[in-house]
Amino acid sequence: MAQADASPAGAGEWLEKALLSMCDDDSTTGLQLDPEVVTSLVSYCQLAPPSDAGEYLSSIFGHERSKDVVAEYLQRRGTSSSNSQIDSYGEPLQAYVKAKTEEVWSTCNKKMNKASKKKNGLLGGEEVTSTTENVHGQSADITTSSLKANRPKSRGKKGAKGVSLAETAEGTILFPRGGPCNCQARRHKLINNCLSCGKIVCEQEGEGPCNFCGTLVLTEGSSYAGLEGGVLAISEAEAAAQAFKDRLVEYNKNSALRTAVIDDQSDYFETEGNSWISDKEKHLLEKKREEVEQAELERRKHVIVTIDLLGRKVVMADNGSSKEAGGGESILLGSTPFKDEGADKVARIKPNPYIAEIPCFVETQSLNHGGSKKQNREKTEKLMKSGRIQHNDPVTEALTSRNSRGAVSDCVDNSWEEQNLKDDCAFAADDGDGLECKLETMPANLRYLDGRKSILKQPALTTKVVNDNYSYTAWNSLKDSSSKGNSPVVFDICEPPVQAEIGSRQRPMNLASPLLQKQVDRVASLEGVPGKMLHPGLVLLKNWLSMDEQINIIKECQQFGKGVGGFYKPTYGDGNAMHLWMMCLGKHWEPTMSSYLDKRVNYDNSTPPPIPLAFVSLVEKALLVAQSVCAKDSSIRRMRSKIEQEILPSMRPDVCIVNFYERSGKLGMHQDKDESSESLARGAPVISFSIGDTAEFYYGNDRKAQNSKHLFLESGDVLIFGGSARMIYHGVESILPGTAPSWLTSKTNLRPGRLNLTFREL
Ligand SMILES: O=C(O)CCC(=O)C(=O)O
Ligand SMILES: [Fe+2]
Repeated sequence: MAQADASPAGAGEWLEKALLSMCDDDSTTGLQLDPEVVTSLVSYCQLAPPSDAGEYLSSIFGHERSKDVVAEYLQRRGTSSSNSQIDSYGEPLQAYVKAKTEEVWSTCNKKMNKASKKKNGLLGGEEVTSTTENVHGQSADITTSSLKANRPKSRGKKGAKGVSLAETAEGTILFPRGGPCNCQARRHKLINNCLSCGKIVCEQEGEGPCNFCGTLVLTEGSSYAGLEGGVLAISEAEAAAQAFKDRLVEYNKNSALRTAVIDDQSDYFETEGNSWISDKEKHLLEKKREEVEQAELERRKHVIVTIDLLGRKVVMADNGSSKEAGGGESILLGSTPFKDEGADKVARIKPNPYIAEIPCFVETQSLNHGGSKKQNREKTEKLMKSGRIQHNDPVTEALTSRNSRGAVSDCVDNSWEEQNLKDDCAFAADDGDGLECKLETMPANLRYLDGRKSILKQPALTTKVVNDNYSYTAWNSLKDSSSKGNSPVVFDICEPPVQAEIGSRQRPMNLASPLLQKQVDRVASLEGVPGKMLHPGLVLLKNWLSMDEQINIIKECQQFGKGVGGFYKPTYGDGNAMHLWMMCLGKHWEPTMSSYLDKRVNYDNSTPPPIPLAFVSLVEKALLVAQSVCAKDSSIRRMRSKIEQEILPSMRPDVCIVNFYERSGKLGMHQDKDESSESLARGAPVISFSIGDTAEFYYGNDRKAQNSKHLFLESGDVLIFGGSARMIYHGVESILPGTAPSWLTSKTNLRPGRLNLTFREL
């Protein structure tokens, strides 16, 4: 047994024949296996370990029926069913000889025919190499020779290809198609999924009915069973849809091509990565680029920017374009550029729109620049062009225009100032051509200011005479050439309030505020009392100034304030500005030196206007009342023996300092001690008038705020401190906005704020 061909290949052949012969006999096996299937089974068995092959065969054909075949087969494989387990591991990989499908078919068919015809002969006296019992117990002896005779011719053919197991595992080998395969298209290529049961059909199984459910499984675009060519007639709509789909699919396929970006950068503009230029060219281009960059850098470094705060203008000029020529780019801040005016005008500075009276010309040096007439004129013209000269009124415009001599005299009011102007201007005597000559005829708007020349637009000098006792008009007609000081900024205390201020003025007072409540209480306590001595020598006359007096004082101060020696913002010696507007009448109080002078040397060298007589008489009256209050005051009855003069001496004012506190105005704790030592020693009182918004006034024996007493000075109040109270420390902590009487503001247009006049004897 098994001597004939015990090689593994021989075992396969034997097995195939044995199985075919088993299948031949339908009645015994009950199996009608296709020869191709048998071939596949054999192939599998040959590839599998002997034990697996044995089990496989037993499970297909039944143990009883196949045990002989299995035993024989295993023996031929060089193992027995008992040790097949061990052998299965020790067995080396077997070479497999692939059978040609067609040949297998034909050979099997022939063999089957032959087998059926010569069945008995097979079992005859030829050399029997193996005996198997079929499933039904019938023995089927298969001789080696008969097997050899039935062996397909191809097997012996030269050139039969040896296939390794590895190749088999990769699925590169296809067994005859149609047989079942469960590789799930992992070993063989995918045909498709069965649309009915979902089985994954591989190439091994091929197109056709699904091996599981019988539904037709086809590849895409299959021509299986003559389906190609469209057996089914499709409607026009379907054809159109199909065409549309194809078009879309095609469109999608080539969209990348259609949207391709042609990048010129690398071809034309890039130097480094440009593949079209040589290294030498690259080097040259790089050098050129650096040069251009360097030049641009240099150009940017030389930008001239002129920031003109007064004119609210920033002028930028590139290197090379001169400022005087106005060649730069100009940015006007908050004002409209003179777009359609001449080049000269474009270069000019727009006047500050926020100041009441706009200076037309401000020059920090004498216009006589120390050179020839021509040089001076050229320099002046440069100033004009660069905007140092403001052109916002016809007078100055005429002055600064070369041929406007006549126009000047036409539009200027020949006031007292004309003559003085001629006297004072260093260049006024120059009757040459150009500016100098014109300035000669320019009367009203030119001032000589402490070494500076200034042309100012003057407020109208027509003062409405409110009361003959008041003296601005008199002062106006009396002023002489010695008092030609002037302020470049004019502050009008009676300017119409801006809308926001009107609103706040009408705002009702917040009586819940503790400060105001205190004020209300205090006013109530003083009701009906004309005056009260708060301290020996310190008297408050409540609401003492009449309405007319307050109105007239305001109007008078307004006129003085706008005129020569009018309101200005003083600065202390340390450079800090005071939080108020100030002007002095009679004498100038100089804040840096803390002394009284004849001229406002710290500002515009102006001579202070005199104290109006009406003011003086009001001061005298108030003092008398205050003295009587002191005498009557019960708290000092014990001092009755002293004459009133000792409590509150008389005084005749030499100076009136007029302060205007805007909303944020205040004045620190101080003593009024710049008056003469005699005056101070005598206790000559300071008399203070309050008009407009209420002030929170504080006073005490020292500077310390915590020791000070507070007092609310309302419009019309007069405070007198003299005698032993002359040197009290005092100050204004705050202004209570919107507290001025409405009748006062409506009659005078007084700005929000407080007007205060302090009269002193020097
Ligand atoms: O404004 C006031 O009430 C005080 C003014 C004052 O103290 C001063 O001018 O010296
Ligand atoms: Fe004071």
